[in-house]
Amino acid sequence: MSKLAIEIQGLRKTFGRQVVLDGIDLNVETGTVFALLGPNGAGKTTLINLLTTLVVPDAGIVKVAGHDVVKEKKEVKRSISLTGQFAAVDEVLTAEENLRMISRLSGLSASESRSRAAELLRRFDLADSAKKKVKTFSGGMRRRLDLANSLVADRPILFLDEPTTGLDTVSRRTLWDMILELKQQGITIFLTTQYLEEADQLADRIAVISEGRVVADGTPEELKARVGGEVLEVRGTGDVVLESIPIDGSVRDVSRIINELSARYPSDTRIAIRKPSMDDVFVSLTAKPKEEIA
Ligand SMILES: Nc1ncnc2c1ncn2[C@@H]1O[C@H](COP(=O)(O)OP(=O)(O)OP(=O)(O)O)[C@@H](O)[C@H]1O
Repeated sequence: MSKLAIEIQGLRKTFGRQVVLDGIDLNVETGTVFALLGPNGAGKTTLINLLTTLVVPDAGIVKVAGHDVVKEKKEVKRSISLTGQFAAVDEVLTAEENLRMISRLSGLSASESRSRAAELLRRFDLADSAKKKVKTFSGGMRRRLDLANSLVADRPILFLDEPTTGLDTVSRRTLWDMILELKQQGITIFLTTQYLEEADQLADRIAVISEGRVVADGTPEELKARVGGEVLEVRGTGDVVLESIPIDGSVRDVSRIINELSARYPSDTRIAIRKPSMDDVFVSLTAKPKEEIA
């Protein structure tokens, strides 16, 4: 595959009078993890639907694995797999039956399907639950099975629409490890997420979309650098942040600020110095309250 797994130029999509994507330009390099962030309704799922040929663009050039999503739909479909927002597994079947069914549907023989299912169950830590019906599974197990299902066919590009929404912290971290393992195998991963930490932990590059446009595109570090340097926080009871003061990181600057603070706060007041977080990036770029996206 060429250096770019995904190329998007001047992409526009409207639904009726609503302009959802208003001139999107993005590139995703082969073998990397790319995270798309944006507030609710920003058009993240629409962009995934366009890239996976489920929706047709109004204007612009969109290429996936070097193929045009409009003119070479079949070739695009052969290069991708998609895990949507809602687990697409059959509840009344066991984990193994689900995987074998998908394997058969994707053209593998009965014995190939059996060994593919066994391999995927092992890889996604589901071997002990292989014979259990999916309706008895936890949310994390379902997501892992869903991810396994989308890997039945060996495809170089994987789309994940909010892969960990609703999962607890442990299941989320397990899934992150699995996503990073897929990247190590050379798979390009394009994911959308509402969790800023997820993008920060997983992605080589992040794009933030807001009101139909890309408002930032870069590595997590580049995006954090855009919102400024370190801040000194003054913390009160219950770790509540009382003040956030930008600093330049020098002894001179920090000691001046601490002198000022010691005149205003009791001497046991806690302070902390922290780097900007993805939360700071998101809030500064989209100007929407954080509660809306978390
Ligand atoms: N098929 C459709 N017909 C009409 N409007 C649509 C259609 N699909 C999406 N929209 C509208 O496009 C906008 C973007 O929706 P989309 O689902 O892409 O956003 P999102 O960023 O994925 O949001 P969320 O984070 O809530 O999943 C929304 O206002 C939605 O109502």
